[in-house]
Amino acid sequence: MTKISVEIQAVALFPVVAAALIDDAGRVLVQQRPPGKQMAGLWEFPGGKLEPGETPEAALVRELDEELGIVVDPAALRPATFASELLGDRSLLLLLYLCRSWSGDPVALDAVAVRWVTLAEMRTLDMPPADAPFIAALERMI
Ligand SMILES: Nc1nc2c([nH]c(=O)n2[C@H]2C[C@H](O)[C@@H](COP(=O)(O)OP(=O)(O)OP(=O)(O)O)O2)c(=O)[nH]1
Repeated sequence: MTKISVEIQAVALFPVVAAALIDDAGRVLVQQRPPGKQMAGLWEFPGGKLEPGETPEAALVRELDEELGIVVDPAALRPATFASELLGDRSLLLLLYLCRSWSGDPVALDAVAVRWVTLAEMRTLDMPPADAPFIAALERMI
């Protein structure tokens, strides 16, 4: 009988929530990560880390307010897909939500810039590796 041994490496789970804000033309908002941060210059979906005790939806509502100055009803957040990626000794679990309604005009409060892009345009942007499968998923959902 063949014995299979599996090495289990301890990692810290690192949950992050992000939103694909979709406008009436079907474009999606992306923002550019600021200098000095990990993955500086890359385009990403707005969002961020969960704070202790927060639900994913509450964290995303807070991040969208802090980063873009918009108000989102948690009921407007639709779970879309997720990505799982090892970042050093951390296990990034990136949860993507769709959001089609909010109050206010998104502005770059934290990022270098924000842009509304078609999914074809998104394919040409430099994005974090974990985000790559999100574009195909959005093509099926938008
Ligand atoms: N917001 C967001 N983060 C992403 C995406 N793709 C991706 O790999 N990430 C990663 C980058 C970061 O490691 C993490 C998000 O954390 P964050 O933006 O709150 O944290 P940070 O380290 O940039 O900033 P800080 O809060 O420590 O100041 O998730 C994405 O599309 N949107």
